[in-house]
Amino acid sequence: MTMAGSAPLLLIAAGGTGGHMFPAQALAEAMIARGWRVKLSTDARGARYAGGFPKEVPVEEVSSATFARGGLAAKAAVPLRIAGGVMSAAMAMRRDRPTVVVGFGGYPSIPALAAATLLRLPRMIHEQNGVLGRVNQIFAPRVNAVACGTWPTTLPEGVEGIHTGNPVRQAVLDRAAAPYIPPGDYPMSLVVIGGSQGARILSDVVPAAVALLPEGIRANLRVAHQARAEDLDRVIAAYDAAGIDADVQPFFTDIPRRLSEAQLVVSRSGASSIADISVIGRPSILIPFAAATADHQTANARGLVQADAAVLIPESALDPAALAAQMAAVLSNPQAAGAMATNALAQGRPDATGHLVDLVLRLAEKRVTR
Ligand SMILES: CC(=O)N[C@H]1[C@@H](OP(=O)(O)OP(=O)(O)OC[C@H]2O[C@@H](n3ccc(=O)[nH]c3=O)[C@H](O)[C@@H]2O)O[C@H](CO)[C@@H](O)[C@@H]1O
Repeated sequence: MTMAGSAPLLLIAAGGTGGHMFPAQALAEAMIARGWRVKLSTDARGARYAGGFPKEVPVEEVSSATFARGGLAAKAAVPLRIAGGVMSAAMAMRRDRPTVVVGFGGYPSIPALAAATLLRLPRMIHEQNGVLGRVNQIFAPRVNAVACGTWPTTLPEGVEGIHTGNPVRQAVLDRAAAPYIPPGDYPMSLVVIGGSQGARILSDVVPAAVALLPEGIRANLRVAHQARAEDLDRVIAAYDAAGIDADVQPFFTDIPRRLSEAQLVVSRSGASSIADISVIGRPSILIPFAAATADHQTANARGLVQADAAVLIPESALDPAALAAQMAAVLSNPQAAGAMATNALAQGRPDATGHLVDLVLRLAEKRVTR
């Protein structure tokens, strides 16, 4: 037997968007560093997102499909495509038996998780959002552990979750628990983030809300606002008209630094944004994307809101006056803002990757028996 052959094998089942792939990559890197072999099981579409994985990770392409896309003929072929994927995943597992299988959601993760279930291999899933995605929903009762990126996560009856957190970038970790400077009579920073695509509704409402703030706050305020490229001009014009010093860009590459320097954050509640805000520990006003599947952004915000670290404004209640009132409440009360920052930090899981590694090792040693 070769050295490589004797090393334990982690099979990662993931696919689709960066949201599923990023935590999978973080775990792959950590397990390779521990001397494990890692393989990625995904479909042709998922394979296109595999570029960020360490080069030592081979991709096992299996066929999979979703009912959520395509015409009638494509939908009719879904069961057959998945069955084919399960067969080839099971055959690959017989050739090289994984020590542990971890699914990160997305339909390309179905074949490997189904095959691991049939072969009774130690297996777990990781869910990034506060509501299980469709595939994780199916497998949650059939795996040995359910790792949750967001806390609390709504789980099926009888299923217990383990709060591992969502892995965050090194630049975020470098700012973890950076001291918070509460609002006061000096330059203050408001950071506005709309997620990886930006958010039109924030472009419409935030500049108008800032314009309504009491003069004492407004005069000290600097704004960094991430807006969609097509909205840049009018957002800049709106801040200009209100006499506000604003830096408006389609994407800030230095958001960890900006978050650490912020007195207040106004944000969508995508899973990674919530993880970043928690790990760095800042007060926030969260406006969940109302059209997100199963309203998962509201679920993502729940932990911070329940911990008194954030205020939630649903899109249906969002207008400049409502937002201005909430911003003023935080920015005029250093003590409350400081408590929110501390409470946010308590929700953070800076060592999310370490928690995931630990779960994999426990599964490998069969210390998780569910
Ligand atoms: C619209 C939508 O359906 N979004 C989903 C998408 O999130 P989406 O990718 O939009 O948002 P996330 O919050 O998960 O990630 C955004 C990341 O980009 C960073 N950032 C943002 C702005 C910026 O200027 N610079 C920057 O670096 C944030 O700090 C964060 O780390 O996948 C997530 C994970 O499944 C879901 O929770 C979200 O609901």
